[in-house]
Amino acid sequence: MNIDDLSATIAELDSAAMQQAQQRQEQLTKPQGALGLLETLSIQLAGITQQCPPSVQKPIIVVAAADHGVAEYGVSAYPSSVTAQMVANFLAGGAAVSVLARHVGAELLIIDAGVQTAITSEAANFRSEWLGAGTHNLAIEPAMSLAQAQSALERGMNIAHELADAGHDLIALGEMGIGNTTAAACLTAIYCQQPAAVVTGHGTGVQAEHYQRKIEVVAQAVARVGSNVNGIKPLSEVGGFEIGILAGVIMGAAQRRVPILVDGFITTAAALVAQSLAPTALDYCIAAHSGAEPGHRIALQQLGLRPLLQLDLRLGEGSGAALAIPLVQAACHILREMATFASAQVDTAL
Ligand SMILES: Cc1cc2ncn([C@H]3O[C@H](COP(=O)(O)O)[C@@H](O)[C@H]3O)c2cc1C
Ligand SMILES: O=C(O)c1cccnc1
Repeated sequence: MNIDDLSATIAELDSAAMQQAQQRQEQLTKPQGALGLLETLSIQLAGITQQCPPSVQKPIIVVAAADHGVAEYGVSAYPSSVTAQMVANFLAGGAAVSVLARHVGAELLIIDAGVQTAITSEAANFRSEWLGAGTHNLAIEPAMSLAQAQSALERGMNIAHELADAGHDLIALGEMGIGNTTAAACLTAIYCQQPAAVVTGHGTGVQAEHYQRKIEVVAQAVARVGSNVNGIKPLSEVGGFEIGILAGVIMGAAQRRVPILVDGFITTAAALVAQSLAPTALDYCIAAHSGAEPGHRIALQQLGLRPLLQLDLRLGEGSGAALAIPLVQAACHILREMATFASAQVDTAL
């Protein structure tokens, strides 16, 4: 993977298919523009898939899990051991995203990107892409080597290509990793040029002096790295293994013209990484929701993505992305199945 050439491997959206979708929206039996964001979404999906009407029939939620050395500084309300325990919960079908994946009829793929003690599982929906026993503490040293950052991106891209080969026509992103809102806050501070206090939220619920400490840790990490940093450096300095893999999934999916549903604060930080390496990849992204973390909103603005839902979620796992899958499918159904003014013999505007 030559990161300088990545953009060249991602095509622009198909403007002819988008124009066709736009024209069809104008003929459907509703006031012009009345289906709001669903109309915009249907046009984007046509451009992504080069199909009018587009369709989404085999969605998959990809949850990447990894640990974070910075958790040793007490930046999370929970211990790192929860990461592996939640992976077991995902595989057993008892986590929020497990329930929501079933609810919306999506497959769920769980990836060990670098949980402290590597996970072994024979489950068909488990995949090991283990990059290390969690990252180093990003407050004081690079979270990972440049080689690990590169490998994370490549693994993510390969995963996306395999999913596209298997016929998946929508990839929703999710993550699990105690401490990863700290990594996401650092990435957001760097890419959005915002102070630590503005992009740092409460994550799993850190309060009072622990929250102040978290802000200081983000400030310390950003000061350590400096503001003049680009390429894969931000990922290696303050990222996470799951974030790197998810950024790779975004770029790989864009290469294959597969739409991507971005979830919460952490997957949005992964989208910031992808944007900096391959700006055109963002054309293939859909923001599922805007959640409670202040940095999430800021990152979405930087990405130019308008979220579909606002539910005050602050869970991650892909929970918000899962909930948005039926909306993406609804946008496709509308374009495909609604009657036109002509076919239904409905009078057009005065
Ligand atoms: C039981 C449990 C389930 C979760 N599912 C997602 N997260 C979320 O919380 C973590 C990030 O927050 P922080 O940076 O404060 O650690 C991530 O694992 C994220 O996916 C969870 C957290 C917990 C405790
Ligand atoms: O916004 C998120 O996705 C989020 C917020 C808090 C904890 N974990 C994830």
